[in-house]
This record gives sequence, C-alpha cells and structure tokens, in this order.
Amino acid sequence: MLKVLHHHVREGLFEGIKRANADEQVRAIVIIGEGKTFPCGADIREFHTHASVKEPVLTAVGHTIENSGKPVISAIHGTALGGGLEIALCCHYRIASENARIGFPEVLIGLLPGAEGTVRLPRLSGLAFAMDMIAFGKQVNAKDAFRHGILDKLCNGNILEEAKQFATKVIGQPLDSRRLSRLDVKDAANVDLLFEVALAQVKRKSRGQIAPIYCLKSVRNSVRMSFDKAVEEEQRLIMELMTGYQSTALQYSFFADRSAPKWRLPCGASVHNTKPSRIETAGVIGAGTMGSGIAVCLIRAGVPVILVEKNKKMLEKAMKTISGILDGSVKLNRMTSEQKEQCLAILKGTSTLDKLSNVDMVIEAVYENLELKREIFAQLDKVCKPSTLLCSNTSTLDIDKIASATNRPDKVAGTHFFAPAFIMKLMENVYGTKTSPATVATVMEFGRRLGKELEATKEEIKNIRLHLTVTFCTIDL
Ligand SMILES: CCCCCCCC/C=C\C/C=C/C(=O)SCCNC(=O)CCNC(=O)[C@H](O)C(C)(C)COP(=O)(O)OP(=O)(O)OC[C@H]1O[C@@H](n2cnc3c(N)ncnc32)[C@H](O)[C@@H]1OP(=O)(O)O
Repeated sequence: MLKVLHHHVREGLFEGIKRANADEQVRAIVIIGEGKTFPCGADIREFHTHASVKEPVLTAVGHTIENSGKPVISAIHGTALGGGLEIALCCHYRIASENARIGFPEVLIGLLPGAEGTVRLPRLSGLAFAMDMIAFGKQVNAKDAFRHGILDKLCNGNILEEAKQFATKVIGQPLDSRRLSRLDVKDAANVDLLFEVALAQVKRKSRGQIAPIYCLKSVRNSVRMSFDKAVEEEQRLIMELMTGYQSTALQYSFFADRSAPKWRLPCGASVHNTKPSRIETAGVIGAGTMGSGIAVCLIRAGVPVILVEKNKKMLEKAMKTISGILDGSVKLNRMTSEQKEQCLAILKGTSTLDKLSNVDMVIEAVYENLELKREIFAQLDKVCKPSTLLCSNTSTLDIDKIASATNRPDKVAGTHFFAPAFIMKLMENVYGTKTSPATVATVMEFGRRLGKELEATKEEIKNIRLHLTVTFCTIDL
C-alpha cells in the first residue's frame, strides 16, 4: 500500500512535530516520506470508520506544523496528493524533486480537499490555478508547481540532503509570512469572474457532479470569508459530500478499478491462472434502449455486431438511433466521421436468431421476463456454435435459471450494462453456480476491452447485489 495518512501516521507526525519543537537541539524540521513517495492522501478506506475522526485529525496535525516556532520544510518526492499536499501547505517551506507531482484528486472521489486545502492553496498559487487543481483534480508536475509559487525549490539530487541544506539557510528567518493562514488570497479581485468561468467549465465537463461545484464554492469562500470562517464552511461542505451517494459511489469505483485486474473466484481461479478467449464477433438481442446502447459500446471497441430484433420497424429505428449516437460523438470530437463510418460498417441488423450461428458471444437485452429469456437462451443454445458464450443483460433475474435452459451453463454469464450503456462505465459481470472460470475470464477481459471498469471480490458482492453470486462493478457518474 502506498503511503497514506492512516490514523497512526497522523499520530506519528503530530507527536514527532511536538517532540521536535520541545527539543532545544532541533532548529528546523523536515517532513519527508519514507520509501517511494510523500503521502498520497488520507486513507480512503478509513473514511466512515471511527479512525477517520480519531485525534489527531489531519487539520490538528496541520495546525501543529504551521504554528511551530521552528521552520518546517516538506521535502516532496513521488506524489504529494490530497491530505499529503495539505500537510505540505501547512509547512513553512516546500521543496520537491524535479519529477515529483502534486495534486488534489479528492474531487475524483466526490469530495473536496477538506483539511483546509481549498482555503490555503489559493493563498499560495492564486485563485485560477487553485480552482483548476481543486475542481478538476489536476495533478501538476514540480516545475509547474514551482512556477506557480507552490514550491520554493526544485531538487535534482538527494532530496533529504537538499532539504537539510535548505533548512540551514532558513533557520532564524521570520515565519509569519510563511504561514499561509495569515496571508491574503492572490488575485482576489477577480474572484467572481474566475468563479463563473470555472463553473461553466465544470458544468460542461462534470455534468451532474456535485463535488466540483462545492470545490469552487469553497475556493471562492477563501476570498469572501476570513480564513477561519472559510475553513468552517469547508468542513460543512465536505461533510455534506462525504455523506452523499456520489462520493460513496466514486470511492467504491476507486477501489473497484484497482481490484478488477486482480479478480479471483472462491474456487481459486483468478486472472493469473485463467486464460480468456478472444471475442471477435458478437450478437446483441433486442434493439431497445439497452440493446442499442450495448451495440454502440461494442462497435466503438471494434467488435463486429449482429443486432437481432424481430420487430423490423424497431430494428430500423434502432439503426437510426445508433447512427445518431455516433453523430453525437463526432460532434463532441470524440470520434471522426471516418471512425463513425467504420463503426456502422461492422454493425448488421437482422430479425432472426439463426444469423448468430458463428458469433463468439451473444448479449441478450430483451425485457426482464424469465420465461422469455429462457426461451431465447434455449434457441441460442441450438443455433450458436458450441464455444459461443451466452450472456444476459438481466439486472434482476437469476443467471442459473437462465443457464438451465441451455446445455452449456458453463458458458452462460450475466453482463449487466447500465443505461445509457454507451456512457455509463458501470458493468456487472455475474457468474452462476455453473459458469466456468474461462467464461468469467472472457467476460472480464471483454468488459475491459469495452472500456468498462470491473470488479471481482467477494466482499463487494454484499455491497452491490446480495442475490447475485458475484458482481464486478464500477460506476462513472
Ligand atoms: C464521516 C467521515 C468523516 C471523515 C472525515 C475525514 C476528513 C478528511 C478530509 C480531508 C482530507 C483529505 C482527504 C484525502 O486525502 S482523500 C484522498 C486523496 N488522494 C487520492 O485520492 C489519491 C488516490 N490514489 C491515487 O491516485 C493513486 O493510487 C496514486 C497516484 C497515488 C498511485 O497510483 P499507482 O502507483 O497506480 O497505485 P494504485 O493506484 O494501484 O494504488 C496502490 C494501492 O494503494 C491504494 N491506495 C492508493 N491511494 C489510496 C488512498 N488514498 N487511500 C487508501 N488506499 C489507497 C490502492 O487502492 C491500491 O491498493 P491495492 O489495490 O490494495 O494494492
């Protein structure tokens, strides 16, 4: 695990600063991360546990640092992110290795830098840069950070040695002007204009997300309010975000993204010992909203699709809808017109299942009716080649009951997309009692290829969908 600010790390830092301040021999203090990096933030796993609020909380550690009568220098290598950067901002000086990076990625997990980061950074870097870093979660390299006044020195040698040398030069210098809480915000006069510009950008880029807006509001408060009042408001905003569903989902997604490549089943099969098959062609059954959306996902990933819809009018409509969705992507510069044409060239519509005889995978997306699905799966079992995986987009029905309509339950799985399937990254891949590890490996790999982020841990099953055997999931709001 990367260095994160668990309770015991905060405690160690807090005690260390207090001890150094009490020790007459100590004339300056250097904070440096052991190993590969400076802290990359608070421990996200600790949120919603007692440890996250156990003293000393991050702000208390920060205050002890900033109020120290001896100069405190943060020596940053690797990444100083989130709470790690907030600690650095409480130091009187910041130096960093040239290849270090800093940032506030909290917004990406639905939060804001709630240990006074939204109030301190604007005092150092100015509003525009702070808004950009905080509301968009942008990480910046050490050179940019230096240019914007966040760092006092760039180092290209041994960071600890350089920090010690730096410390000897600043011993005895006045510290008040180095305490960010005592400074005014740079470019404060432009706050309203900068806020409006950034808000428009946020609304465009992060539609529907609350955290980026709260980030901007909190940065704006750093100008409109006293330091203490702005901090109080920051606390209120982060608590609101922390208890909201968006941050819960995004934090889930953070871990899901990381555990998906490491999936493992209770039988011992895992990503390491199970080879996926390559899906070259696929069939999608049902040309409603879900089926059309799924078809878009597949053709965008270069997988030729046969879309089956027995109602010919609906099929025609779906083909137009799909073309319209791709036009939207062209308009948004997410693909070129040529790419759109390439996508459409690998999409075929048909009204009969027998056209699926040669595909490697079928994703059924008809409405939620067990008997209908069982009927379709029984037919698919007869029509498709023996190696074809038969998947259902069902959100609620039992995969085992669908699989038992076939003679290949080992090749039946759930591949549950979320509407609109071509936007939402959430995908639950569900296996039944007879689904083989090879099928799981293949649908996991297929989901990855579609740009979906997936997850396969037993623990998460309870969180998402108790009635399913396993879920693999993430969300992009
Ligand atoms: C009612 C509750 C009240 C709570 C009050 C709390 C108030 C606190 C308020 C604010 C203070 C500050 C908040 C924060 O700091 S939030 C966290 C901000 N930081 C991040 O979001 C960083 C997230 N991490 C990353 O971006 C990357 O991990 C990376 C760039 C640091 C490194 O990338 P890479 O080398 O690719 O490694 P991995 O991503 O694979 O990560 C390795 C390993 O480490 C785990 N991990 C990483 N960061 C964290 C973290 N912040 N907390 C917990 N765990 C983390 C990651 O999950 C991987 O674990 P593994 O899969 O088990 O190996």
